[in-house]
Amino acid sequence: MTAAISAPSKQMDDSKHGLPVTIITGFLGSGKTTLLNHILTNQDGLKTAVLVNEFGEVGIDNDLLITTDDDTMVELSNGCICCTINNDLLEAVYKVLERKDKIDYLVVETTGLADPLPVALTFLGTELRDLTRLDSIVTLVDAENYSIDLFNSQAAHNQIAYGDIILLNKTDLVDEADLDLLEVKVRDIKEGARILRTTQSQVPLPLILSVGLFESDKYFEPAKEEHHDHGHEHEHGHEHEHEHGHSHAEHHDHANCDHEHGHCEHDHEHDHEHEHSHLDVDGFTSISIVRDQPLAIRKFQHFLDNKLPDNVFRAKGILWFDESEKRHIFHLSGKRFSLEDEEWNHRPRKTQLVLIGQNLDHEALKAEIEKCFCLESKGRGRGFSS
Ligand SMILES: Nc1nc2c(ncn2[C@@H]2O[C@H](COP(=O)(O)OP(=O)(O)OP(=O)(O)O)[C@@H](O)[C@H]2O)c(=O)[nH]1
Repeated sequence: MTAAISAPSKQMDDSKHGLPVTIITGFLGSGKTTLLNHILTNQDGLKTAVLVNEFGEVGIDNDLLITTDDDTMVELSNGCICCTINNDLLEAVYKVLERKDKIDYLVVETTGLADPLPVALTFLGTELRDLTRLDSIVTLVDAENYSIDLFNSQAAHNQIAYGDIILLNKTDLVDEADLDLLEVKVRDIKEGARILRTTQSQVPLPLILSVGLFESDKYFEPAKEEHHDHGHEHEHGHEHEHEHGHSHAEHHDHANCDHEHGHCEHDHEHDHEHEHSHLDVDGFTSISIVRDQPLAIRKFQHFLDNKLPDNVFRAKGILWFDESEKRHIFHLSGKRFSLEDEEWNHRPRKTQLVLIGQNLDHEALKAEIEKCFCLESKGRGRGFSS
């Protein structure tokens, strides 16, 4: 996954210089994909490429994105979020830059558990520095579920600390007084933040794109920068001191990373079969399930009502129910879940489910989900094709 990337500078077209980039970050379920869809549906006249960096091995987010324009490029990169420079992301950005048809804007969605800094450094600490222009980091905050203490997550803290624009999203679920309190907490982490309140991540795009807010000098010292040479990313010594004096060195303390080869051993874990993901970030792990088999709707309902432990903080899925002709989009965020339906169209039917939480009992949860599957009853609900 992290093979060395050849510097494609020779074949790089000059017109691709300075591709503007916005990074969308925010904790699990805060509304990043919703914002991405809002951008893709409303950014008229611009060809926008989208990169999605997901936690959990089953990439569901790219299936949940609305691409109105067939040419919109959606790439999934699963780079190890503990690495300083995300090589998968780097590779994906090069692919965007090398495209023949000109891309006007790049939006990168980080995983909900990622510290946005390595993503920013992928643009600022490599050759991409000359080829892209980091415009802004937009941070989504789930106004209903937000609690730094609850998450005990450095990433959640840094998402706010590095956010140029912070969207307090899901304002429909909380009252004004709570929003005011939340705003105070956010300002505690990020003094002078540009804070906007949103529902369904609906924000006027000129407020978040091409705003030129990112102050790279603040996080990245040009004097110490050398062009990124694979395998040496941890030697750059980026001394970004932000308001909270959190030293970048903390991000580098990763026993599992093989720094010499610019390669992280976490990668090997990703190669394992789909249902085993034990990649641990701030105590969060994920369980991913993919099956060419439907769920029995009542069994799944029973699972949600009775067997889903509180420590599952986030779940999302594209669900195939034996009893239904529809493709069901499932979201759980905090204690709230939603199930929407749409057409399968020509997509193959399958069930994809990702659960993310702290201290999950993987075996027990998988066993419970297993019980929800049933054999496809061919005739039911589909009509008979004589
Ligand atoms: N009530 C309400 N629900 C929202 C709002 N914004 C997003 N949601 C819902 O919250 C759930 C999570 O939204 P996503 O956009 O998938 O969140 P995300 O940040 O991409 O989630 P991860 O991929 O887990 O990091 C979905 O069911 C959304 O429909 C909002 O303003 N109000």
